Amino acid sequence: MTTLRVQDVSLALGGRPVLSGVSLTIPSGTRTALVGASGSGKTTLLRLIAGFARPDSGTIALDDTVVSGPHTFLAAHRRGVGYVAQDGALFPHLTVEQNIRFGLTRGSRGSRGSRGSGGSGGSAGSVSTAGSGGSRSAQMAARIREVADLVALPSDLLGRYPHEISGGQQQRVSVARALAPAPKMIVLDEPFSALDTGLREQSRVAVIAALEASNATAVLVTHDQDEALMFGQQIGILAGGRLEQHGSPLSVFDNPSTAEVATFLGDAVFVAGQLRGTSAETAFGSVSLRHQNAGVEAETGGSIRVLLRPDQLTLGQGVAPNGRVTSLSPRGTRLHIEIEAIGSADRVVLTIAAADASYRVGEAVTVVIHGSGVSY
Ligand SMILES: Nc1ncnc2c1ncn2[C@@H]1O[C@H](COP(=O)(O)OP(=O)(O)OP(=O)(O)O)[C@@H](O)[C@H]1O
Repeated sequence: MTTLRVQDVSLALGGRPVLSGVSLTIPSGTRTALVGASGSGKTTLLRLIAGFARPDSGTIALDDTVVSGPHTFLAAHRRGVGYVAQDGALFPHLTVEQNIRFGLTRGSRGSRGSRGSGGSGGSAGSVSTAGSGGSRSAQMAARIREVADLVALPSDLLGRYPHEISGGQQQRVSVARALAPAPKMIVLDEPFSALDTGLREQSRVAVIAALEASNATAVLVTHDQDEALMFGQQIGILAGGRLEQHGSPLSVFDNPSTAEVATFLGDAVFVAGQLRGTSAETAFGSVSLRHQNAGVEAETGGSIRVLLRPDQLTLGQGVAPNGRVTSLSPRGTRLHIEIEAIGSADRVVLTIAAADASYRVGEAVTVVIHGSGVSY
């Protein structure tokens, strides 16, 4: 277990800033999900943490050891950070067992005493170097079975080659290989991106369980908002090389600091409004504001935008209409209904069960807002 501290890290590549002033602390033994648009710097940040690249400025520390700093740079193989690449990066000519064994022989030196902590400066991973070659080999075989179990990889797959197992199993082998030397920290770059929904869910659950069992501090990069919210005990959102926000999934989801962060973590509906103290008047009624973002503290009467989530909007009946249906678009079992406010150009899109829908374009309807919003 290790606490990661990234402090004011910046890096330019090809003359362009890729990361700017990123600071992030990841407590020991916890999982953080990093999300952000393509090109926002997620992979680059993982590479800096793993030691594959060096920041131009700032420091990265594992516990009290600075691994990247103005005068320090600890090479990747000496950091004890496991790395799971986006494509798994298994060796095609090695069996599953040999791939995992590679993690043990070339991986980081483990810090957990139960399996020994390796020889000083050696490359034997966390497997004890004491005793005969035979016992070392037996220890390795036991550790390989142990990590295969951790990621729910059946032992009969150990003798197969990567092309003889499924994509999800390959991803788990890649995670097992990274976990084998009991790294203090593990970084995973979209490890489930190639998988279809069912396999993805299974693999996520197996990998989370494996990380919990091994107590590793973990950072996962993902494009998938559900995955981020499920995996991360902390979530960080990168935008244009800056860490826009980080915190618990609930706090970031409920109080996103920018409209971009709001849309990254789920479907968002923005409604125009006028500020009235701690509420907003909108074309669809009054909404209380649970959070008002700094910089948009418009005076009472000032114009703001209010973030709502789609499930906060329903269509009411028997109340004065406040909108008119402008379009209907089927989405399988759901229906998206676009509604323009009466008396303003504000539009919202609601999602309802297609089976319940009897609406027509042009029809007057009443939009009801439930719960509170966030102002921008
Ligand atoms: N070696 C390099 N030289 C120049 N620019 C680079 C280099 N590596 C990355 N970049 C640029 O840095 C930016 C961040 O890249 P990075 O791969 O970290 O983004 P990302 O958020 O992981 O994107 P994606 O989600 O598409 O994987 C991109 O604009 C990329 O083109």
